Amino acid sequence: MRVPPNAQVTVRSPAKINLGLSVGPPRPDGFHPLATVYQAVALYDDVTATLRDDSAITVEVVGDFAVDVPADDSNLAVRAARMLQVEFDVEEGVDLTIRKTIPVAGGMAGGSTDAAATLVACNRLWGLGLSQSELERIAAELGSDVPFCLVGHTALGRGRGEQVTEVMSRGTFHWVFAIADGGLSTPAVYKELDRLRPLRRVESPEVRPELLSALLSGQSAALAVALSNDMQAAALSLRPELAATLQFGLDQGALAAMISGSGPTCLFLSTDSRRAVDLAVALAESGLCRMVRQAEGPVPGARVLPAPINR
Ligand SMILES: C[C@@](CO)(OP(=O)(O)O)[C@H](O)COP(=O)(O)OP(=O)(O)OC[C@H]1O[C@@H](n2ccc(N)nc2=O)[C@H](O)[C@@H]1O
Ligand SMILES: Nc1ncnc2c1ncn2[C@@H]1O[C@H](COP(=O)(O)OP(=O)(O)O)[C@@H](O)[C@H]1O
Repeated sequence: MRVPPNAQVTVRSPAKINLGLSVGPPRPDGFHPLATVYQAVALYDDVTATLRDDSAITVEVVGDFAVDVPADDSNLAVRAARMLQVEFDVEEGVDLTIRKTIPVAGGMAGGSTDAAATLVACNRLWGLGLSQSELERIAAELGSDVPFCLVGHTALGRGRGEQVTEVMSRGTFHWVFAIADGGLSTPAVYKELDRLRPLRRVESPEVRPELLSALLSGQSAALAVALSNDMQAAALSLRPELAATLQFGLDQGALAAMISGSGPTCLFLSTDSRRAVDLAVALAESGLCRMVRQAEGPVPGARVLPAPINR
């Protein structure tokens, strides 16, 4: 059922981290079966969608990492808008502006979250009236991480990561991110993982029960020892210098240090926000990374922002 369209909509969408990332052997289609626990963290991209009378779809990228993002039809946000436009015979177009705060190719699902934000924005802009589950179906076609970016909070990802179910989590966790110079290509890191373990019998992916109980307890110390990432060895093999960044964070008192998803962003768990600030300052002064960010999790997925009040 169509609903009245809006002229402009802004959607805020979070970065993700993987608290557990267990990767099975490659499937016949080349994708790897996953058992992952995602968490959405309070680092956001904002996507503003403005209605066009003609059918064109344009994109402009502004903000911290704008130069690293393609501003053409390969942009995941453009692909998301086009997918909706084609599937639902939409005659209007859209101008998209992405305000980028999430590192690009950093293992934090920046492109995926822009795609999720665009689905939510265009659904409203074009008055399509699609339900959350319809949006999740379309999201899965755009990329394995996109459905989670719609849902947010803390969730289990199965299949290639696109089958998402919410996981109970208590309290708030305090994260610090060391953003590296340059990115890592996700397919290249999966390939490196396969190269590193060709002769090993690779088990089916599983979520560690201690991770789920740590989340239920809300205790950072319990979470710290339950974190795991099968992709870490592959990311470190491609970017060995990241090991020094991880070790530096541990030496500075982080409860845990790990590569975020396929990397190269390094994530650190802190006991509280004060210690997170101290760690962020130390990392920034270390010269080991391009930039440092601090964020709490979990937070919700892609959400429409209230329209500004014009007086
Ligand atoms: C590794 C993870 C962990 O959450 O994310 P990042 O850390 O890069 O953000 C994801 O699996 C990335 O998901 P996403 O970036 O959406 O991947 P897709 O667009 O679906 O696929 C890009 C490519 O990654 C590889 N791929 C992706 C997912 C998967 N389960 N197995 C794979 O082998 C395939 O080579 C695929 O062609
Ligand atoms: N809107 C977008 N934001 C970021 N990257 C994008 C976007 N659209 C396409 N890309 C491309 O997707 C690749 C992966 O980016 P990103 O999603 O940020 O990384 P990751 O898969 O590590 O989480 C980048 O190299 C970039 O060229």
